[in-house]
Order: sequence, then structure tokens, then C-alpha cells
Amino acid sequence: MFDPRLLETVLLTTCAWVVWFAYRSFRPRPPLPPGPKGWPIIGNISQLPTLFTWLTWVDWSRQYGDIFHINLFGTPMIVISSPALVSELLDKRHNDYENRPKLTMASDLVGWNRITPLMPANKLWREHRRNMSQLFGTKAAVGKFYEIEVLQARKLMRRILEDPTEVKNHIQSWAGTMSMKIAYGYDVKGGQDPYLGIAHKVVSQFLHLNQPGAFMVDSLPWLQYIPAWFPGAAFQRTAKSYRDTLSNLIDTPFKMGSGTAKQSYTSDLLSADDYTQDREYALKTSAATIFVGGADTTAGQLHALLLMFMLYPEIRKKAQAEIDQVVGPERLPHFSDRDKLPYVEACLTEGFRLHTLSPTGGVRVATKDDVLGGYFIPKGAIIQPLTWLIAHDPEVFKDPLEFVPERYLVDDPPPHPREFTFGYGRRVCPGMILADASMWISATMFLALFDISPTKGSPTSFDQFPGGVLDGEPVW
Ligand code: HEM
Repeated sequence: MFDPRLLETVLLTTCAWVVWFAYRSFRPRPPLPPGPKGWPIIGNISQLPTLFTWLTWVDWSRQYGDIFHINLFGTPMIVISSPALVSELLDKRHNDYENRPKLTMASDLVGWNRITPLMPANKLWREHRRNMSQLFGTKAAVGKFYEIEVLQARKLMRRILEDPTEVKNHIQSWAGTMSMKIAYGYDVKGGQDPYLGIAHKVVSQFLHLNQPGAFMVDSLPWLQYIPAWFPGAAFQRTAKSYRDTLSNLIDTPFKMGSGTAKQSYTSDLLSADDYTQDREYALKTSAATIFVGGADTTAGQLHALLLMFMLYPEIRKKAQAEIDQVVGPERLPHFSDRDKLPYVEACLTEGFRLHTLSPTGGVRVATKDDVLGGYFIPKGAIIQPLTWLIAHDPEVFKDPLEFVPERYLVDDPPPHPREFTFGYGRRVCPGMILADASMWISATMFLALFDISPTKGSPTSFDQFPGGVLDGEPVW
């Protein structure tokens, strides 16, 4: 039997839905954040320098405020320099901001979407994060690697002693060797180690893939469907060759690491109670990430810190005096001394702040339309925290371009760099506790053993590496 109340309900529901839909479609949208005027089609691309790009954003931020937008070939990029607004999006609304912008050449063609930083926020990425959090997520977990850390730091000191003119190379080989040891339990052979060679090749290929404008396919993704034999499709051959090198890094050291009983990321996860064969792919791709994400970053940060000790001899002497007093001349510092060395700690903290290793770290993409600070954030917009400015804001850090460890030794210190320099929200650097431990033990041993002073050609002031992360340019 027909019930008129049912018809009434259906009609009311339909009307309410139509009104709601019309309201959503036609309500006035808040404006996009302000920003510099660009050109038709290309937008602001031509105004962006390829080196020190973030310094241009800093200028624009001063002009347009702590949230502004630029246009990259039609894709809006929202640049945010207010810690509160960054945290609102990347910490509080993290579900809609877990993904990275898509890089067609690096991710789809070369396969960097197998390596954690470039992965979409999918099931495999969550498994990577779970693996890394299990092995490096707490101080106690990282403590398992202290023995490796101490041994590698001692080896670094010996190399510096033997040849003090090659500090930068020694640091790079220290970080690479330690990453291989931690990831696979593998002892790098001196000279031309084959596995380390593959790893370095992969990193230099990645830097090439990331050069702005290097591959047209990143701006015109449909080009990816052009076959390799087609005239002008050299990028497809480059992609194949880079893909093979990356696959080699993922497969080869893993095979070797999985057969060893030594303590490592690979052997620990393989021997975990909940390990099953179907987790192998996640394990080997995440192990490969440890070198890619951890070696050059830690090397760059240590290198920068030693540079600060060279440029600020009074601070170095103060840190050395503290180590002399607490550790004494009979032995080298150990992690167990850490709590008793507050000045050294402050130097490390200030080093992380002053040398913002990843000045533009934490990039994401918005997966739905949103509103922030009264401005519209369209779905697909690139979200770019301006980490460099957060770390060098003169309102928060007095004399922000100076190395001043004392700022962290007062009752009410400014924000600790771990709040920004390692990124944000669910994609925050999973290696931050490990990196911090590697930095501390090596810097402290270095201070206990060496003085550092400039030679001819050494820099006379501290500067950021032009590409942000250590990019192979000599700095001294
Ligand atoms: C001084 C040393 C380091 C610095 C300054 C650093 C900084 C960063 C930053 C800024 C991000 C981006 C986070 C975000 O998007 O919000 C990141 C991501 C990442 N880092 Fe580090 N990192 C360092 C060392 C390491 C080490 C030692 C490892 C590995 C053991 C590592 C592994 C990773 C991985 C896998 C990601 C990607 C996370 C994801 O996308 O889910 N990093 N790091």
C-alpha cells in the first residue's frame, strides 16, 4: 500500500540535497592567498632561480605574508612560513596532506615511488613507516645501533688524523659506510666498494632527476606514453637506465644483507616474530631508503657543524673545555656522557637550526579543497612549508644568521629545530633520532680530539649549500 509519508520524506530529502548541493556549488569561495603576478601559462616559473630558490620565497613572504601562492604552469603552490599554519595543515589535518606532488620522471618512469620519500601514502608506505619506527622510532631502539655508531665515529677520527685535508670526503664515506652497515650489516671495503658505488650513483641520478626543468615529461605528463624508439624520447632511455640502477640498489645489497646474522635493519626485521615472506618487498625497498635518505643528509649536517666550529673558535673552545672537564683526557666520549654535556648539546641543536639541511623540506599535495587562514587551498595544490624562514625568523631567533648555542641554554629557549628541520606530521623524518645520535657521537669525538682552523680558500662566513641538501659542491 502506498504511504504518503514515505513520498513526503523522499521529497524533503531530495529538496534538502538539492539545496545543499546548490549552496556548495555557488557559495562564494574564499580567495587564493595573495602572491606575485605571473605570466600566462607558465605562471611564476621564470621568476624562480634554480639555486637558493627559497630565498626568493623568503622575499615574497615578507611582501605577501606568511601564506602566499605562486603559479607553476597552472598548478598553485601555497608557501607557508607560519609554524602555526604549517602545523594546522600537516599535523592536525594530516589525512588530507600525506601525499607528495607527483614527479612523473622520477616516480612513474624511474620508479622512485618504491623509495619512502617519494611514495604515495599507500599501504606499502605505511609498512615502510612501521618498519622504520620499529627500528629507529625511539632512543631505546636507536640504542641498539650505538656500537656501530661508536665504531664508525672512531674510524672517521682515524681518517681525519691520517689526512686532515680531506675532511669532506671522510665525512661522506663515514655516512655512506654507516648507512650500509645499519641497513644491511655490510662492511664497506675501502677504495671502490661495489655496493657503495651503486648507492652513490643512485643518489647522483636522483639529483639529476630533481633539477628543475631537466625533464619536459614532468610538465607534460602525457609524454610518458611516447615509446623509447620515438625521435626525441631520449628521456625514456635515461629512465630505463636509472630504473635499472635503482632496482640494483634495492635487490643486490638486500640479498647479501639477508644472509648475514649481524645486527642490522634487514636482519632485525627478517628475524622478527611477525615477519612473513610477503613483507620482503617492503623490507628491501625500505632498507634501500636508509642509504638514500640517511647518508648524504647526515654527512651534510656534520660537515656544516664542523664548519661552524671553524668559523666560531670561541664556541669550539668552550665546547672542548666542557668535554675535557666531563670526559677527561684518558678516553673518548661515549653516549653515556651526553646528559652531562649541555653546552655541546646546545651546539648541536643550534647547528641543526642554523644549517637548515632541507630548507624546503616537508612538501605535500592537497588531496581535497580546503580553507586555511581565510584563504582557499584548491585540491591538487602543492603545499610548501618555508622551513628556512621558520628556522631563521628574526622575531623568534635573535641574530638568526649567527651560530649562538647560548640561545638554547636559557629558561625559556626558542623552539627546538626538531620541530621543523626534520619535517612535519605523518611524513616527519623517520631517521631523526638516528641522525641525531650519529651527529652527536662524531661531533663530540671530533671536538675531543681536534682543533679546526681555516686554511687558504676556506669560507669566511657560514652559508647554506645552494641546493639545500649537500649537493657535492665543496664548501672548504
Ligand atoms: C641530519 C639528518 C637528516 C635531516 C635534516 C633529515 C630531514 C628530513 C626531512 C626534512 C624530511 C621530509 C619530512 C616531511 O616531508 O615532512 C625527511 C624525510 C625522510 N627522511 Fe630524513 N633527514 C635526516 C636524516 C635521515 C636519516 C638518517 C634517515 C634514515 C635512516 C632518513 C630517512 C628519511 C625518510 C625515509 C624520509 C621520508 C619520509 C616519508 O616520506 O614518509 N633521514 N628527512
